Amino acid sequence: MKILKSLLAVVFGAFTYHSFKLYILRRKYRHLPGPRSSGIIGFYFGQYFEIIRHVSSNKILQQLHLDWTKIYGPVFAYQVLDQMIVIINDETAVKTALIQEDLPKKGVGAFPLGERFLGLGLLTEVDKSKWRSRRSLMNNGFKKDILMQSLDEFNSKGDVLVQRLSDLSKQNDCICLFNELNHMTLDVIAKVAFDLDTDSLNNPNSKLNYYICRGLEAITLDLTDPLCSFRPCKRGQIKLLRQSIRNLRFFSIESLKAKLEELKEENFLSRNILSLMIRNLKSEEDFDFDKLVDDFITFFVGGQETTANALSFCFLELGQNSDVLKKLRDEVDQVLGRKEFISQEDLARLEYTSAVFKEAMRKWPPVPSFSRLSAKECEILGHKIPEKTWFQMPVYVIGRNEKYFPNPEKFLPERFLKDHSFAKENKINSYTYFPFSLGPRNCIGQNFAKIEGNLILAKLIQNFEFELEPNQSLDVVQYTTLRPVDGVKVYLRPRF
Ligand code: HEM
Repeated sequence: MKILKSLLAVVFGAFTYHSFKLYILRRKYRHLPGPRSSGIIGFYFGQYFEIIRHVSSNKILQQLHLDWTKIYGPVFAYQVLDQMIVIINDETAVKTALIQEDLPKKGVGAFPLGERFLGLGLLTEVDKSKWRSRRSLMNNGFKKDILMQSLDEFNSKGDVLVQRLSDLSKQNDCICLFNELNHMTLDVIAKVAFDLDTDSLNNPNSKLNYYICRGLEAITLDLTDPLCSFRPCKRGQIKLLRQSIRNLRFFSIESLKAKLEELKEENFLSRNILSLMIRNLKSEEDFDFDKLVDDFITFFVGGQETTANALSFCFLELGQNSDVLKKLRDEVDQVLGRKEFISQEDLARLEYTSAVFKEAMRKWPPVPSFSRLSAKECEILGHKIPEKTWFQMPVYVIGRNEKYFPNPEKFLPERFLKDHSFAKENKINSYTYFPFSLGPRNCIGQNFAKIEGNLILAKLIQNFEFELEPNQSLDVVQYTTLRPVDGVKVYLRPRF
């Protein structure tokens, strides 16, 4: 009885403390506009259930942010359990957060569901000095001129994709383009970064691809449903996700060990990114195998889905905008004709192609938002923002802001053609278009993604006529990255 009484006292004490903390937190942010949560459930959970309802009905969280922006304005706050999140839909605030202040970030995806996934890799390292030395080690390998040396690898993976799609099109079935692109981007990053031949394009049930997808699912679950471990209906899913992450780590360790042995034999002279990284290590102590495994996984995760999604969105929009498709095809035919190898000079001339790729990422940014922590109190558009606030940098929301992108629902690559009258009249501000983020922690792989995206888009348009399957959903879903819900189903017809 005595034990029970003490236990109750502890639980009551903890509950009171938690309630008091929540009360203080809510008070700190109550001057900011935003959706209000009332009653006892609202007090403890904030907008948690509204978000769960929203995402369970196959809608993306970003759409809710966009709807809230229209009601509450460019700066607003909302509560999820014991955290307040502030959305800033404003260019000056973006510039300050990402460039001038270079605010610290959250290690989202480092240990989802308690498993080491991206760990202390480049994307999730939060310690600035450790991050800086690692980034400087890798920057070289991602420079445009270095990546251009791998143009034959980008081309040859593109040719494998064209051949596979050509074979599939003979069966007259509709093809899920996202799946094919996702396998292709995996093969490209494996080859260019690590000199690995994964050939997942011709082995669509590849385990590696499956594990990476489950890892991303684990991050999404962690983010959107922080209480998932307490929900019995989620137990099976969580077990599967955790096992997949462990399998991915095992696969990565084995692959890396084998690759390092090979590279050692040739004195790290290959020009792939892994070899370059090892050559740049200053001393033996810099070599941390666990972190290398984290980076190995990080590059697959950072470089695969994002680029595959961006390309899928291009086709989703091209299938609905025949005028844009015609202009794109005219350019590709004029620049490339029927030649197979796309050179650096060709890429430079594919201006409309590049504008299509950019516009797809404006309307459908693969990374629709990311967070930053404000270390000290600041003022944004006249609102006082308390210290230790988590900001969401709203790539999706700001890309659909009428003030910055007139007629935002329209797919209009001309926005990005610098000599076009529309682009001249509606100049795009670099702080309102940032699919690769901005500032020191911007995407290290952006040159990689642009080369791959433009080259593959041009190759597919050069080789195929296509039509969208008419009964599919054109909606999008968020699995950490944003992707088309039905994967862009198409009927393809080879042109030659
Ligand atoms: C269309 C394709 C891509 C998009 C939209 C994209 C977007 C982004 C964004 C928004 C960030 C910043 C995230 C944050 O601050 O939390 C980022 C970081 C990063 N990306 Fe990408 N990315 C793409 C392709 C790639 C590729 C191809 C690679 C690798 C080859 C890559 C590797 C990384 C890494 C390692 C980071 C962390 C950089 C750092 O913190 O120093 N990404 N990416």
